[in-house]
Amino acid sequence: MYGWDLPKERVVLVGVGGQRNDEKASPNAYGLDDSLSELAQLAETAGLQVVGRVTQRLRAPHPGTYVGKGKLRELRLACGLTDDVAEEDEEEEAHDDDDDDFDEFEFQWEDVSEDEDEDASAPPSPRPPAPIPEQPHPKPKPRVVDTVVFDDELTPRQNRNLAKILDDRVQVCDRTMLILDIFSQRARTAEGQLQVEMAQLEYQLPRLSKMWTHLERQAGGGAGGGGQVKGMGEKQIEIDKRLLRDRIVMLKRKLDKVSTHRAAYRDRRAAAPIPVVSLVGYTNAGKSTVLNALVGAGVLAEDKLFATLDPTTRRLSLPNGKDVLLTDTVGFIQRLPTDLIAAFRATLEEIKDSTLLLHVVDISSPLAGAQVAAVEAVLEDLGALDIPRVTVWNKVDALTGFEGGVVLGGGADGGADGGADAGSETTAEARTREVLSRAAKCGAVAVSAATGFGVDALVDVVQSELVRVSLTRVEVLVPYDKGSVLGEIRRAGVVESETWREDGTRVIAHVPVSAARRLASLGMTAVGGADLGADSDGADDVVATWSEEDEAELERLLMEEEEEANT
Ligand SMILES: Nc1nc2c(ncn2[C@@H]2O[C@H](COP(=O)(O)OP(=O)(O)OP(=O)(O)O)[C@@H](O)[C@H]2O)c(=O)[nH]1
Ligand SMILES: [Mg+2]
Repeated sequence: MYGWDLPKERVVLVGVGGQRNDEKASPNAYGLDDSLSELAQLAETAGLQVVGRVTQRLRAPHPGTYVGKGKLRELRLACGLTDDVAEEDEEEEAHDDDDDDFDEFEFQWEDVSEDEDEDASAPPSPRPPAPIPEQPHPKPKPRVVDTVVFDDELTPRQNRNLAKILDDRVQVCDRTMLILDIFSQRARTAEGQLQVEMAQLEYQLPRLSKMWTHLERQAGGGAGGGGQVKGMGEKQIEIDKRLLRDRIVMLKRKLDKVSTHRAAYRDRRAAAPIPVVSLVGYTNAGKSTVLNALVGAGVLAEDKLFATLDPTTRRLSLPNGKDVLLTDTVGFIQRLPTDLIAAFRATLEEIKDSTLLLHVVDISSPLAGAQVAAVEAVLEDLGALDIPRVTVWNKVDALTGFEGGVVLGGGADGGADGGADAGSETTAEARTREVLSRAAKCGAVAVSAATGFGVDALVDVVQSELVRVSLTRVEVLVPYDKGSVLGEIRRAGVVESETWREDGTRVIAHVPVSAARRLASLGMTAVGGADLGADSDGADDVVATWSEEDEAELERLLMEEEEEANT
């Protein structure tokens, strides 16, 4: 363990956006303040200390410098750099109308609680104190700032300009770099580490080359003897780019190997037909906590973004005695860096092979709607939107007035109130009822993974969903005097064709295995189709039997994979 007592890097956050939270077009979108708060959470997760925020209302980030000119001055002040923005940057085009784009300057020091003597022992700032800023800008106190973090992925050009504007003394970082940094701190398996490094290199490559191009142009632009410097610059770009590319090729090769192995494992797993249920959702929604509540596993759950990076699989036994594999996955976030999705594609592919997805939503978050939309966007990107999905409203205990959730409906304790009617319900009961009915309307299951509320109901839903999605194709002959059976087939399944014959209706349909069994037990003649299992146990044999040998095989495979990953 290192670094826990080192001073934290101090950062200022910068965000732009068209709308503030209070005037958002839709409650299902991240406003400027929401997004910056999330960025602050990301910064804290990465181990940084947020000391200030700068926001600007702009329809879109300034193409050259992310924020406008006036705001840059403010930012330099905030960083304790002198007021004057050096000389006009050659790449900053004339944007005379810049300052008309925004109507509001805002800088805000974070309320950082720190003891006095920490301040006293802090090294003296190497930077000159900030001059008194001109009005109407606020007057920030000079303060040491190590890094400025921008709330979007900066283009190579913005990156370069901003580094210059901050005198190359205060570091420039952006949302993507921050997420990549968290991922690299958290990746545990060899595969995860390879994937993150790959994403980081892909991110650096265009920026590196552009940076050198910039130097090269500078050198070449000078009158006279620039030639030699230019030549060196060119050579350096080539070397650096080649090194990066070589490393990327090497990483790709390694990742391909891992993914071939994974595919082989998946194939073998598919051969043992045990359904895979994957937990997906926004980061910090409570996926790992739900997994723990379902299987009692000690999976790390933390109030941190991206606590889980490497997929964890556990076995869950359903009430009907069948098992499923439950997989916890990396959380999603709005504007997930594309390089990262690409690098993690192999891991995310697992989601695509699931029989069922449990989409865990932190329903206590005011941003639940926006987070659901963000998750659905990633699922669409992965081609996983058509996998059957159960929406799980988690953290219902954290809804105001919920008070831990009173379990309703059990008639057994109904008498305790002495025949209480709905009118004399407690607030908590009313709240529970309201949450449950809202969830039901949205086709969601309300749970609190923290208190265990609703977890049994969730298990039941998982079981019945698996039954529902495990349709089997049957061809049966329904005698005319058993018309109700026809109705039942239509209700429970999907009818492919119906033909009327002398002896009854010939139906080809896809029905749940349990319904197929019932048809067989009713003495309906099965014409081909799935094996309706004359075996006597009669249970809904949704999941093929999972034997001891299968178990041992899986364990062996998992271990093999882990060992491979560690070499
Ligand atoms: N109040 C409350 N808090 C919860 C509940 N479930 C999870 N949490 C908390 O929410 C935080 C995040 O939980 P995790 O299970 O780590 O969330 P996750 O979705 O796995 O997060 P990542 O792995 O970071 O994507 C933790 O501090 C949990 O204790 C719940 O039902 N109620
Ligand atoms: Mg997790």
